[in-house]
Amino acid sequence: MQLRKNQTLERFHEFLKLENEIGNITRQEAVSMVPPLFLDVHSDHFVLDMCAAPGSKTFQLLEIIHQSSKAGSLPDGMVIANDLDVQRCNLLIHQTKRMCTANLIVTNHEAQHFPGCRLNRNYERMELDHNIGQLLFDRVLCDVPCSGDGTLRKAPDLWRKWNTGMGHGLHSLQVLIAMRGLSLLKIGGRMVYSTCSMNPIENEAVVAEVLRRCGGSVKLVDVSSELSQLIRQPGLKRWKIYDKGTWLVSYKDVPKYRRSVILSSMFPSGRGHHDLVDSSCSVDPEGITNGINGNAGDGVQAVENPVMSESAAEVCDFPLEHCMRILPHDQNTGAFFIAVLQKVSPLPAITEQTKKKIDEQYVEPANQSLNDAQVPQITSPESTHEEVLNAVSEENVDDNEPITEDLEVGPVTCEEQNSKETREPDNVQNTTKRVPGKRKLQIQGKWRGVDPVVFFKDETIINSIKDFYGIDERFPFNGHLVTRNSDTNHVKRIYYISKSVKDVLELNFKVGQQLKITSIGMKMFERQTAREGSSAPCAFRISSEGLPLILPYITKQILHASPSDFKHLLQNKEVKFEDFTDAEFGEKAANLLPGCCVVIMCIGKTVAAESLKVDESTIAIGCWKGRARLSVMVTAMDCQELLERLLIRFDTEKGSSGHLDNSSNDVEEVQPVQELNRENDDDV
Ligand SMILES: C[S@@+](CC[C@H](N)C(=O)[O-])C[C@H]1O[C@@H](n2cnc3c(N)ncnc32)[C@H](O)[C@@H]1O
Repeated sequence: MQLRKNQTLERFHEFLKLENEIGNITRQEAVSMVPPLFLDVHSDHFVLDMCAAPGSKTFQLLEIIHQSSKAGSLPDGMVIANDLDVQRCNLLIHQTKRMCTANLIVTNHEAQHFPGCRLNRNYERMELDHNIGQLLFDRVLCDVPCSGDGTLRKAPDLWRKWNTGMGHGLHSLQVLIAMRGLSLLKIGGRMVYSTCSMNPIENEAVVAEVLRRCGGSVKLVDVSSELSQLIRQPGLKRWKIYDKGTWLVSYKDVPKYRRSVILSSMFPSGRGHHDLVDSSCSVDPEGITNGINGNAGDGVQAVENPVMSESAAEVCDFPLEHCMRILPHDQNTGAFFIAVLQKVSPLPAITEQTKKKIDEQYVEPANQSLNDAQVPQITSPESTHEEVLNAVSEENVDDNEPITEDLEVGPVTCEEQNSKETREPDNVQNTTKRVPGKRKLQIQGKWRGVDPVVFFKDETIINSIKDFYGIDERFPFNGHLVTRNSDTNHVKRIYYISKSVKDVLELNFKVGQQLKITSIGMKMFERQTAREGSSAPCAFRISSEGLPLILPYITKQILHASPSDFKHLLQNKEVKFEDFTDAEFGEKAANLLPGCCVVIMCIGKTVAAESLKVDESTIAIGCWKGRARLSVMVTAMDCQELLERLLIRFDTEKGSSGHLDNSSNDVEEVQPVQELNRENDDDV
């Protein structure tokens, strides 16, 4: 409360909010940024973020992929950000939109059934010279749903809500998601498993079970030398399970009636009742095993685990000390668990016995309220073998599911979709279903209620855009444009995708559209719908998102403004040609074709226009050239932020800088033509 009353802090808060909305600053709990750092992502990597929403880690991954890209070029890598929850996917799309990336696909699947997108072998032999035959990833981030006790400091509600059942209910799902991630990982690839919980059942037990199932094909990486300044504790090697008022040391202690909930894989040895009867399961009565009471051997000080202070307990044979526990008091953060896994060889074939065991072990997660965790209702079990995993994922889809005629269909726009994960019969491809008396239902391949993704190939429109903006031939258009509307005559928005995303999309078409795509690439062109737009030679304007990428290739409809005229434009949003300080600039603006144009701000006071080179530091905005004036086509918020930055940078007109026009908080991209169409506008 006190903080809010402090005016300086209040202003700082406003600044943070604005910069966050614009995309210059991302606010994130520091510890939550750690897992992507251990992924060792390179700009050419294909990365899968399995449980990605609301997208803070996806944003980080994209930043890493893009960090060394030059203006006008895209990295070779890409990110697929997946989440089960469609609303949270939308949040992720909003967050990542600020990245202006063509290298992102957002999907909406149960991570444990993420599609394999694998071409059949014959196809593979024919086509594989230049194309990818299966969707495999160099890096997988497995930031699974968890009980969230690591966030207790910032979510005090959890003190009341958290109970041991939450972790018990999530363990199997976490194992399944991790296994699916490993099956989609390339050999040699790295996967990071993380939770914001300190519960060993959701952490070390999951890692141990995954290592057990993978039988040597996956190793737990010792990353103690990476990010050496990060204080972390080693993973636990032994723990007990608390259930119904009792501490359970071993699976044999679990009463029969609880065995569908408390699984053998939750215990350090991972051994079931039968295995334990005559086994020599390692027990560490003194608690002297590496990493429990002393130094873990890698310079990291181990702390005593409170639930382990009593006598005998099972000890896990895997090197779980390589897992990392980040504790709140170590460096004043939230708590996080991180394990880094590397796939060293193909996952082992599953035996019938193992599959049966896994089937028996799978329990539906309890219906509890979890932090960040949307517990899904999964009915089909998963197994360890990659092909079985693929088969399960693909089988999980009921291709014969009838279309429900009375399905309530909302207005399906290019960015909206129905949250129901349902599929159409296989023969339905990119069509628009007419439901009698209802609005049209978009269909993405097999996925009903999801906008289709269609390659945009309308040569007339593409050529009109190329001609109008004089887009250099070197800019790759072919196969890089997509729309979200199966009716290509009424396309409103055209999205741009990178080569890597294009490859994945082509593969997805070949495998029968297994991916349920919520968002793809970035908006590059948008149809100008207002009256004046229809009379412009080109119906499509360049979107703010797409401008930085295409800017180096634009040769027409481009103006270079002095800093003072640029500022004038931002401040007034629309300026008559004769009102620019630089008369030559006004004249050039007047001579442009009507429609969208780009205004680049020149550095320095003089306009050495044509010789200017576009690079990462170039500041440019989209404008609309009307009959008598230029109008800015940037959101009010972006205008304000850009103006503030410029005022600081050039320190022009001292004294006036503090008073920017904040009257409009409109966050949508401005449709200047609509403004121009207002009644008292002499321009129209
Ligand atoms: C811990 S949060 C992820 C946070 C995210 N990685 C970030 O950094 O912003 C877990 C996410 O998993 C999603 N989720 C829950 N069950 C899932 C499942 N079976 N498959 C995919 N996502 C799931 C939830 O909707 C939630 O967004």
